Amino acid sequence: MDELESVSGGSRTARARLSFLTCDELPAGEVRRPVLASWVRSRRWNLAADRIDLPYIADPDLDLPLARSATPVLRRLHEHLDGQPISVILTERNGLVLRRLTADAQLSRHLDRVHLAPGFSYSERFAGTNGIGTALERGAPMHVFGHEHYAEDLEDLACAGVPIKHPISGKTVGAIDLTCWRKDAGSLLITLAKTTADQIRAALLRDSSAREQELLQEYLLTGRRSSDMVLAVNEDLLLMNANAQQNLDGSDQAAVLAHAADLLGQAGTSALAVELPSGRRVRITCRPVPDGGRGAGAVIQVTQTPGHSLTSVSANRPPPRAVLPGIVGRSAPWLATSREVDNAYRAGQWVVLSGEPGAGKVALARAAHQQNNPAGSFHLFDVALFDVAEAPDHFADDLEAELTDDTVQALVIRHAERLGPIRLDELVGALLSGRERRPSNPPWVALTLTTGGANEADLSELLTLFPTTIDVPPLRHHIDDVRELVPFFLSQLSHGDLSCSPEAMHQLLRSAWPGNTAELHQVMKHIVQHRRRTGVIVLADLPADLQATSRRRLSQLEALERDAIVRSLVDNNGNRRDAARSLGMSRATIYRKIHDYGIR
Ligand SMILES: Nc1ncnc2c1ncn2[C@@H]1O[C@H](COP(=O)(O)OP(=O)(O)OP(=O)(O)O)[C@@H](O)[C@H]1O
Repeated sequence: MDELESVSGGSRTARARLSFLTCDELPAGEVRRPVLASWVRSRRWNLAADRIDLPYIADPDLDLPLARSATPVLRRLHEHLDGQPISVILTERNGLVLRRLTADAQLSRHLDRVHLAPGFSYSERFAGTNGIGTALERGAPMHVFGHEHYAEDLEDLACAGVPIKHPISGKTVGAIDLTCWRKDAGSLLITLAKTTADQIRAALLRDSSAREQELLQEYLLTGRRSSDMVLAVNEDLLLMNANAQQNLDGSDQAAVLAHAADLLGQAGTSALAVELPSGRRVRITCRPVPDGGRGAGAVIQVTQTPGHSLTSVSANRPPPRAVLPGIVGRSAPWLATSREVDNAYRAGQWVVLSGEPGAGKVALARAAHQQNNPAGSFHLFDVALFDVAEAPDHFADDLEAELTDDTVQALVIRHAERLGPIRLDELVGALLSGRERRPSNPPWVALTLTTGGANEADLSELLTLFPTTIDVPPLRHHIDDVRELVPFFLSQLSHGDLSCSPEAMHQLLRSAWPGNTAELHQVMKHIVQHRRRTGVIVLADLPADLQATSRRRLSQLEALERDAIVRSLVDNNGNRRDAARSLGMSRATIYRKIHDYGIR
């Protein structure tokens, strides 16, 4: 596509958008790939394409370190723009607009009309393809011009968004966006947005270093005075001396941090005797480090106490912690899967993540990357973007470009089961040549396969390149995690005070969730969009089909058994006697279980 078309988001893009929305066609070659991928995501989230319809999320918190450090940078830029119709916008990492500076009254009124204003979220999940949300979703700078926007209401605008990463933790803390009229847009917009993001990062570093210095001083002093295990933490940092690194494994570290968080709720230095998950008995002393306003963090000292009584402390043992950031669920099967994915990432081992639709395959891969290489770049290559594409076809070129790009540290190839034989050959070729061309710095590659969605093509050659396959369990096999997923999704979606009543939760725990966690997410989203953003979700708020679920709730074990029976029946062409035999069950038992589980 030529530069002019890309910059204007013009008539060819408008036609491509229309055919995407009306005929379900993926106009590869007509539209830039990141835009097309974002359109597909926007459609998957059931967003309206004909209008922008955003909820007011919350009053922006301008006391956040990001807002405080960025404000002088934004003001300077605003002054330099000298009345030009360009709006300078700062958002939180979830797309919530914190500040908007616009000198031009007409542009300002238009932005109010499309809710691009403080308190509204321009996350892709609410607003569809746009400079802010799509940049945050991809973790990379993104300009979106004119008809490239998913929502028609945004077609007169052009925006260039850049995620802002914290200079110390490497985590994305927000985004900067420049928005102007589409007719005024040029490729310099993104350059200016990138420079502004760099200036905000420098300001964050300047402002945070004073706090970090305080914390570091206190940590070093404590380490010098004692031979204990010493840790220092704040929201961006975790420091640990060699003693702590050698003696506290992952779950002990998590337990120490959880106890320290509790202790920090008390004024001044406080201490607690506990038994850690490894069985080690210790005394944890937690000392807040002051630094003017918000505090610089806390220094934690962990002392071994062999003689300490166990009785008072066992009750304090914290529940197991999630293994990966942003991944919710502490049931044994889910933790085990999270650990496997994390280990494969650490070992640089290419993996296949296999499971039912929406089970969380990509989410696990993304979280493992986030945990081990937060500053590195993570790419998602969705095969679904190509399999119905007419022409021209960039599949092999695009894939090879991803695999040979030195800056890509992790690549997930999604929905590999949809590939036909020719595409499979191309994929194997691209993987082999990518590995050859980056021998010292190969990317971590994960392939997701949706069970039940396999085509006729033979995957065996492809699978020889992936030594490990990890089965991601369906949600009904770790159904207890619904208790945590529901509040997690509600806080993500509503940003308000929305909770779930015990009756509604009970009902959610009884569903079989054939669409897995993705389906649960959709249900929560539907509820949030159709009711007030505060209060309690009751039974009547649930979609009708969920209210009607009348079967009793199955335990994890029962869910596994039911699935094994279904699989065996399918393998034996519905013959109950053969199915019972291959499961080692009597015929009477299988008849009874088919009836009890309601298998048809
Ligand atoms: N344990 C979890 N904690 C938090 N969010 C989760 C978890 N599991 C899944 N999700 C969320 O659920 C949705 C679906 O997950 P994801 O896209 O990873 O599924 P998938 O198995 O890759 O789906 P598919 O194969 O159909 O493409 C995403 O929004 C993801 O962030």
